[in-house]
Amino acid sequence: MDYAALLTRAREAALPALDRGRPAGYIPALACADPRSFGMALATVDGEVHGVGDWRKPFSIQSISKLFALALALHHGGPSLWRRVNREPSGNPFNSLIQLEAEQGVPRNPFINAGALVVTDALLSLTGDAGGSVLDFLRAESGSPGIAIDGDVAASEAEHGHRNAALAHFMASFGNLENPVEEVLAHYFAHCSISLDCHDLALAGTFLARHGIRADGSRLLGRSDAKRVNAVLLTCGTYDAAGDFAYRVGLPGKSGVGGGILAIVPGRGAVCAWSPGLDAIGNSVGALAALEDFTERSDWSVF
Ligand SMILES: NC(=O)CC[C@H](N)C(=O)O
Repeated sequence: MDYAALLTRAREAALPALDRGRPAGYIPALACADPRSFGMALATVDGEVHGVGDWRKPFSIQSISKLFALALALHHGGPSLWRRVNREPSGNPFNSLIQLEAEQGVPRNPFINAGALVVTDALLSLTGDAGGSVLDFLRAESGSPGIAIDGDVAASEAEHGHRNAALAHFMASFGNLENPVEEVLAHYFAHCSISLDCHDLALAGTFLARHGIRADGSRLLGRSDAKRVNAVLLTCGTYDAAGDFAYRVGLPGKSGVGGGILAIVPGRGAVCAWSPGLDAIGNSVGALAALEDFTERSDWSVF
């Protein structure tokens, strides 16, 4: 398959959309990103990588980190995690408080903020360092030891993190956090603030395409758990736009307000597209357009 041509076409499809998006404003350190930036990379299960545009420019992965945190928490702690977080689409914004009260402090799924805070708390209990565990995993899978947490973004998130603090305190009041709220928040902000480029993020996603097998051949997740994580990504990975994402792209995927989207094609590989301009729901307009074009023109699909 001519991956270079497919990626070039996908970029062309995305370019007219870039002006329609706006960088995340509620985290000031992200607001100054250039909405004209666009990058895209695909990594095959064998570790072959192709890219286009700004595919080697690092960006803030934000909520894409939630998929790695979930996989690591399941690896270390097993299925008991599912007693503390559900796996239904939320149909609500990623930082909504309303549903949590109605559902007694048990978040709808691990990919909205409340769910990711619970996962971070579990990972912190299991490993002693949730942010560091995600960082180490990303370094190992991408083969890039220089990957780092962007301290300015983490500080900006913490300074403007009232809503995440509210979610965490609320869950603590229901007994659904094991560690002090401030610690859970610090680890959550740390893994959200990791900077990575499309090349490294696509490579890091390939363990899910290999049904749970890491780059070094060891197993992170059993085949069933890899299937389940992919399924939750498909139904919940793009918040209250998961239905539209499934319709347009048709792949398990996770978006972040840094403008990245990582999509998984089981058995084939992972694709990462990035452009900082977001739609009203918080998904990248350019990345979405590029992924839609890519899956329309290639056989990288689960359907
Ligand atoms: N959707 C996102 O990428 C949100 C992540 C961001 N760190 C937040 O907590 O709001």
